[in-house]
Amino acid sequence: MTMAQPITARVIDGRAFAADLRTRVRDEVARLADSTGQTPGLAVVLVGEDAASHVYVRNKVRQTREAGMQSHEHQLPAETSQEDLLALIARLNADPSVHGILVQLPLPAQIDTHAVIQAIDPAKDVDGFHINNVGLLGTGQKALVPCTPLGCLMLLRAELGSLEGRRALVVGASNIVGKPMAQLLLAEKCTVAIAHSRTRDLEAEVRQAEILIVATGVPGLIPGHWLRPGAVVLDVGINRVEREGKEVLVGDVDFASARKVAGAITPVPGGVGPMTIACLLANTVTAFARARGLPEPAGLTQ
Ligand SMILES: NC(=O)C1=CN([C@@H]2O[C@H](COP(=O)(O)OP(=O)(O)OC[C@H]3O[C@@H](n4cnc5c(N)ncnc54)[C@H](OP(=O)(O)O)[C@@H]3O)[C@@H](O)[C@H]2O)C=CC1
Ligand SMILES: Nc1nc(=O)c2c([nH]1)NC[C@@H]1CN(c3ccc(C(=O)N[C@@H](CCC(=O)O)C(=O)O)cc3)C=[N+]21
Ligand SMILES: [Mg+2]
Repeated sequence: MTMAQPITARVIDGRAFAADLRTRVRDEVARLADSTGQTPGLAVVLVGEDAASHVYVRNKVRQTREAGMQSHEHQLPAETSQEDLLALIARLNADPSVHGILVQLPLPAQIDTHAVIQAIDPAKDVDGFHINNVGLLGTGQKALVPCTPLGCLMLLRAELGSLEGRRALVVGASNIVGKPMAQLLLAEKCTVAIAHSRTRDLEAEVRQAEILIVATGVPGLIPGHWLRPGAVVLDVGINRVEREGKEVLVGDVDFASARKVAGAITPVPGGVGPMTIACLLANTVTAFARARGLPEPAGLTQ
């Protein structure tokens, strides 16, 4: 008797990829320190008490130091005024030992997020959120590229080689993940669609995708039976949910069912998340090299 064998997806090891990228960043930092006598510096600004943000920021600080770079940490109280935050950004913009600035989002309600992002020197905008960088990416010019989409692109290239001509679907249209992800895939010559909360038939869109990137914040939104068999699935979602009385982290894709249909898939945790932080370090090195007019370190950006 013959039975249809379910495909079992390759599980993409984002932690291992990120560790490899951080090694290349560390080597680059050492080389730059030899040639310039200076090391890249990253300033991370955190406003308020959000517990998850504190965890990410701690990880960023530790990994920045492990890569041989300077970490400048600024923790401000939740009631910080916009004026005070803008004054700090002005100081960081003017500080020659700071090459990258990250303001952790979301910001408290009294602060105008767009105004804060636009106040960052675009050359130090290692998140790639400033409209100058958004515009450069959208017009095919050299930009600082948002870390999560950049990490996803690196994983896709490692998995697939050329992305040319492939049908890609990005689920989620945020400024920090979905939209820049779609721009990067377009630049790779994918055929790109973007789905969002008003997409009429998400299942039908998902079924077409050879490359599927999901960033919605809706736990388990995509079940395995929606997928095109063999698809490469990158799950950006980070959701804290309760399972059997314990708090666990899950993605936006139902991993257990999806791994039986996909060709390759990232887990949560251990998939896209670690690549985001590694790409932040890579962007800081890129910003440092550009600020000094040095040749671009290879393999650290788009
Ligand atoms: N791994 C990592 O490194 C990172 C992970 N994240 C995680 O990724 C997720 C998304 O983050 P972010 O992009 O900031 O989220 P946002 O909340 O800014 O955007 C969510 C997007 O998903 C869409 N969406 C919401 N519900 C649905 C639905 N039912 N069907 C289809 N689309 C839907 C929204 O549509 P609409 O536009 O219509 O509102 C919106 O475009 C979160 O879980 C976040 O924690 C974020 C950054 C980095
Ligand atoms: N200005 C700004 N830039 C950001 O890039 C930014 C931000 N604000 N605000 C919040 C989101 C979210 N984000 C994550 C980064 C790493 C992990 C990560 O490393 N996750 C681990 C798990 C971590 C855990 O256990 O909580 C993993 O997926 O394996 C997750 C999420 C960056 N963001
Ligand atoms: Mg980012």
